[in-house]
Amino acid sequence: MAQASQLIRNFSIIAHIDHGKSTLADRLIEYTGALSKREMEAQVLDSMDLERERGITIKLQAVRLNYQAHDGEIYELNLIDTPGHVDFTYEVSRSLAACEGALLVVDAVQGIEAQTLANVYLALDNNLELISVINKIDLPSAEPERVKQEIEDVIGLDASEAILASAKTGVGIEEILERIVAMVPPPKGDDEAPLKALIFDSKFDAYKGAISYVRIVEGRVTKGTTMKMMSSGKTFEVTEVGVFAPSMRIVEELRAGQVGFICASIKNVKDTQVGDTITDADNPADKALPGYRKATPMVFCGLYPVEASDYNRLRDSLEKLHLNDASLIFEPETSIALGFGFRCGFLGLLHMEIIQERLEREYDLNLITTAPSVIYKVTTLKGEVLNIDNPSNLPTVDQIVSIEEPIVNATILVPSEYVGAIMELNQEKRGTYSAMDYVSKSRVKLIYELPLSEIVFDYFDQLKSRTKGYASLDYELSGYKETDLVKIDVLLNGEMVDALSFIVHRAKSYNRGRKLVEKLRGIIPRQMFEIPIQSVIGNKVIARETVNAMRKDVLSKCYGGDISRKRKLLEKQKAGKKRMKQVGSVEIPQDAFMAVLQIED
Ligand SMILES: Nc1nc2c(ncn2[C@@H]2O[C@H](COP(=O)(O)OP(=O)(O)OP(=O)(O)O)[C@@H](O)[C@H]2O)c(=O)[nH]1
Repeated sequence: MAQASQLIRNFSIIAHIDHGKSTLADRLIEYTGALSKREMEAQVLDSMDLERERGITIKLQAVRLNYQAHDGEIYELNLIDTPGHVDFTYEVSRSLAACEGALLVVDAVQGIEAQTLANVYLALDNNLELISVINKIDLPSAEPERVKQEIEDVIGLDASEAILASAKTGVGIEEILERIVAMVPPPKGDDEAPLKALIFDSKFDAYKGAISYVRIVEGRVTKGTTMKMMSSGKTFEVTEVGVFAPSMRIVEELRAGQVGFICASIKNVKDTQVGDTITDADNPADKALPGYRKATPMVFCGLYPVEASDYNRLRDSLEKLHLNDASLIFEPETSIALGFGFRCGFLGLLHMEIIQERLEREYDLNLITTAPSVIYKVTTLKGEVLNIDNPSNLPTVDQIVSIEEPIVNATILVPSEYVGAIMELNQEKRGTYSAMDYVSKSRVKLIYELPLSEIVFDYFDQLKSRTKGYASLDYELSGYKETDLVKIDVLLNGEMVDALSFIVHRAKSYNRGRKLVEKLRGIIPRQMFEIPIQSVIGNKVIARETVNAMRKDVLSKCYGGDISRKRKLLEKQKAGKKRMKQVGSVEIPQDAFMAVLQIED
């Protein structure tokens, strides 16, 4: 048996958002000379513009570092980046599965957060060797001893050997590299066994097609190999294999233990799904690697062009984004109020915001977005089970036997003085208490079951504002549960606006219906006539408000007839109107479609 090289180490970095993962990765790249300082663009691993701007990692990537250790050997260290957000937990689990070890990076001021904890569990599930790194020790408020204690108490890792580092000043970088070489086990796979390559990411390239980012677990792959996707059975001929050094470099062969990429003129990233196993069609492995599942969107919303003539452009843009992101799904949808658009499915709220922003920014589209919804499972009198991702498609009450909603298992980490506030919030959000643990003297871990729809609603904002930003949250889908839900519709000037309909628990329906019309009254601009706003359940009106008639005369501010000023004001008014949609006789601004998210219980 030809063992994978003893000089390879595959590792990843686990860290909460802002604890310094990208900065640390930069330092490691710089230290090992994979890039000279001059070549190095700030934060190589976060390559997308939007990522850099938001300061978060969305798409994972990999980089190979060559490091000459103190023992004199030159090691091949493959750093596999992971996205740092709860929406992408499955992707994180697959990139961790491609490694033998991980750096657990914890901010010396902030301590452990919920997301870190969730990813540590994923790493432990994958039997990874964990190396604790306490980062930002250069900060005057750093408390490394407290954080060490937290690592021991919360995670149960021996933190006495934790490396004290500063990704900013470079302290501890060499120690980290040495520790990786010493502690992370070399890969185990057999070079001569049938090929098994784990896809941990994929990317679309206009020239090369869909590129699979892989960890070779067993066997070898070269140009000319007929590769087979084990989930679908589809085969492709390999045109190139290579490594990330950190830019893509073609090599002869990738073999067991290595990390790199495979190109095979694949037209669609759908055929290179994260978690799938690539094998050799001529000498196939008998079993795929464990853990594959299809990415399932959890949050849906409608996207409509403000100008109907932009419809085709919106479709083309969604198709382009989909090329690189198989987890974004969309299908045409019509709304009586908004016309032709698309129902889009996302992994979570952040994923949704990113796509919206890219459509508007990179594709220059002006969009109306409807409030996000989850998927409800509705059993009808006819015995059908419908998956409803758009509230306006909910059958009428007399057709419904039951409605089930998605439930998540949520972990919240918070300083102990906020426990009361969190319990109160979770109560309001229909949460069911499961467990509570002290993770250190002053911090508590709470576990709750919560309806996903409540999280989509305004949970994050509430959590942050009620704990002054100190709480962190992680959740995963745990199942579906039958609930007493109703649909609220909104009538404007007597006409139903389907895009404003939403589904809510019956006990909250009156309150939310009333608050929504109050909110809409403030958002819908006054017009020449009076506009009644009503919220209804079935035929029953539960609340009503009126937008009084009045024409807002913007020119009244123009004293003295200064024409340039007048033009400016008119232009300003025109620009302000852009994000409005004429629905029947009423103009509705974008804000109105999100108003339901802004009401408090
Ligand atoms: N003082 C100090 N600041 C640091 C250190 N490491 C990172 N930072 C700063 O902390 C902030 C967050 O660092 P990032 O590296 O972007 O954090 P990240 O964990 O990669 O964040 P995501 O990409 O969202 O996962 C940046 O402003 C860094 O400059 C450190 O050792 N000391």
